[in-house]
Amino acid sequence: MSSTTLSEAYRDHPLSLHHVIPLDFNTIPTVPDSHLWPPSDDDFPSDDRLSIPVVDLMDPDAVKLIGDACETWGVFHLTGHGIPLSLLEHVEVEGRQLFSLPAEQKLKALRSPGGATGYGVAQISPFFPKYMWHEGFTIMGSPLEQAIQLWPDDHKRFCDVMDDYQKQMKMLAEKVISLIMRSLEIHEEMIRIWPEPAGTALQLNSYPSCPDPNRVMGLAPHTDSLLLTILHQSATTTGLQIFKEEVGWVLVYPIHGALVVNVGDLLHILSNARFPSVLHRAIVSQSKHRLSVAYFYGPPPDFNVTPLVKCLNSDQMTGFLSVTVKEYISIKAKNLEKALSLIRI
Ligand SMILES: C=C1C[C@]23C[C@@]1(O)CC[C@H]2[C@@]12CCC[C@@](C)(C(=O)O1)[C@H]2[C@@H]3C(=O)O
Ligand SMILES: O=C(O)CCC(=O)C(=O)O
Ligand SMILES: [Fe+2]
Repeated sequence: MSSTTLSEAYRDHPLSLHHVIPLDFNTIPTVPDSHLWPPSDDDFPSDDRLSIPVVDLMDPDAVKLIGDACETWGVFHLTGHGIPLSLLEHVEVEGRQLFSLPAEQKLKALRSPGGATGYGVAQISPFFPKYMWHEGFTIMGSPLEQAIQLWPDDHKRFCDVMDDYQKQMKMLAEKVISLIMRSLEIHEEMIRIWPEPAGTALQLNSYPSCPDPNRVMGLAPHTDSLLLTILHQSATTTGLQIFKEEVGWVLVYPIHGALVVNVGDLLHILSNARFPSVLHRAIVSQSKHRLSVAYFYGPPPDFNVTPLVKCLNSDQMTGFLSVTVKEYISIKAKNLEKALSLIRI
């Protein structure tokens, strides 16, 4: 049986070119109207003392702590994860080097309108009336093809760092998912419920400093589509905010060396909404260029996602239609935040 790759699953939803090319942020002195966002109703400041849970992967209670964090917040800081600090630093250095290239150089690795990988604006851009103060670079598997365009003679270090990072993130994502499954009392032998190859992607996000940061949006509010996202955010600037019901937008202050793990839509479905996918966004700074690196992990595109029996209510009611990963990506590409409600029963 031929299997679909994640980049093929995204290929069916081409974007028009003006929804791919970012602004040349280096040459723009003021914010153009195309990037000026109207104030939004939910922008009131939330309690600054509130913060997402911090879980140490080595904690003997990690299973319960992670389960509780996924249930109440849908996001947590992960420490004790074993990813070398030097690797986190290297991935950030390589990312900064990429985004500091001149615009015409970056455009050589532009994502094609029907493609999933390369340089460009966020894939969710067409759903919003204004552009974001953001440029991204998406990698699925080897970044070699694009890296050669960017640095014809000098791409090895970039590729090696991105390959190493993706390998380590995959192992970490699988470890965290196995703990999440255990928190649902799913036995060890049942934990690997999908085959290889997993559907994974690495997204480098760049948020240039902005002369008018309160009137732009770094990354518009969204939930991530796959099972789980592991985010490294640069320690020098805040930017990530998560939306908590009855509280509002909560800033996620970077903790040196910690990673941010958040629940995505497929885990929302698999857990029958016990672990809700978390709405989040990124704001930008007036003086600092912020970088984040997001690793997305999910089952293979042909895998059928359906609520786990362990997560059904006492009346055995399932809350969601069963969909393949590929079908869900397609529903999300057409409906964005309405996607989950469209498959709710
Ligand atoms: C696997 C993926 C998740 C993602 C779309 C992508 O193909 C690669 C980029 C990811 C990203 C990063 C920025 C926010 C986001 C919503 C987007 O537009 O592109 C996510 C996508 C997602 O989780 O749906
Ligand atoms: O930059 C951030 O903090 C958020 C990035 C993000 O949400 C994403 O890549 O999906
Ligand atoms: Fe996200």
